[in-house]
Amino acid sequence: MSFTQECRKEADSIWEESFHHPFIQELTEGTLSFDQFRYYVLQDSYYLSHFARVQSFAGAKAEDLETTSRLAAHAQGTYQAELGLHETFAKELGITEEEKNVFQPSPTAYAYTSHLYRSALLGDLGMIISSLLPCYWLYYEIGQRFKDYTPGVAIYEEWINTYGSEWFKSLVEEQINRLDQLAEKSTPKQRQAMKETFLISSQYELKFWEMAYTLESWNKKEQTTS
Ligand SMILES: Cc1ncc(C[n+]2csc(CCO)c2C)c(N)n1
Repeated sequence: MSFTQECRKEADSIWEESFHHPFIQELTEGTLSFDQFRYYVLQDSYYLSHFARVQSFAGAKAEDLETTSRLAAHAQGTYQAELGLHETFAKELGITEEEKNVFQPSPTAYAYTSHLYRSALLGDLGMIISSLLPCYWLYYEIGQRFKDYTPGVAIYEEWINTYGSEWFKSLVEEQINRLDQLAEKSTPKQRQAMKETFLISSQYELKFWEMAYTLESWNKKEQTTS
C-alpha cells in the first residue's frame, strides 16, 4: 500500500463524517440555507487566500526548480479558479463590500489556516504537502460522489461540478504522486509526523462544515444552531 493510501485509509472514518455532514447533504439536495452557504463562502475566501500562500511556501521549499514552478502554478490555480468561483458566488449571494470589510475569520478558519502555516514554518516539503493534500483530495471525492446530484440551485450545482472536473482530478493526482515520492525518501519518524498532519487537516475539513452549518462565532451567545 502506498503512503497516501495508508493516510487515506486511516482518515476514512473522518472523511465519511464529512460526506454525511448535514452541510454537504443539504447542499447536494438543494436545501442548504443561503445564510449558511454565504457564511461558508466568506470564510472559505479567507481560507483560500492563506492556502495559496502556503502553496507558495511549499514551492520555496522544493529542491528542484520544476517542483517550485508547479507549486507556484498551483497557487495561481487557487487564485484564479477557486477565488474566481467565490467572486461569482459573492455576486449571486449579494455579498457586499461592506460585509467583506467587516469580515473576521471564525475560530475554525483561523485555526485551520494556522495549522497550515505551522507545517510551512516547521516542516519540510513532505510535511507541507501532507497538510495541503486532504483539502484537494477530500473535495475531489465529494465532487465524484455527488456529481450526478442535481440540487436545483445553480450555485450549488456549480460548486459540485468544479470539484468533480477533470482539471481538478489532474491537480489532485499530481499532489498524491508528489507526496508518495517524498514519503519514500523520508524516515519512519518523518512519515509518522506527515500522517499526523494529514489527519489533523482531515479533522479541520470536517470542522469547517460544522463551522458553516452552525454559523460559528467567537462569542458563543451569537452562534445559532439551525
Ligand atoms: C476548507 C476548504 N478545503 C478545501 C478546499 C478546496 N481547495 C482549496 S484550494 C484547493 C487546491 C486547488 O485550488 C482546493 C482543492 C476549499 N475550497 N476549502
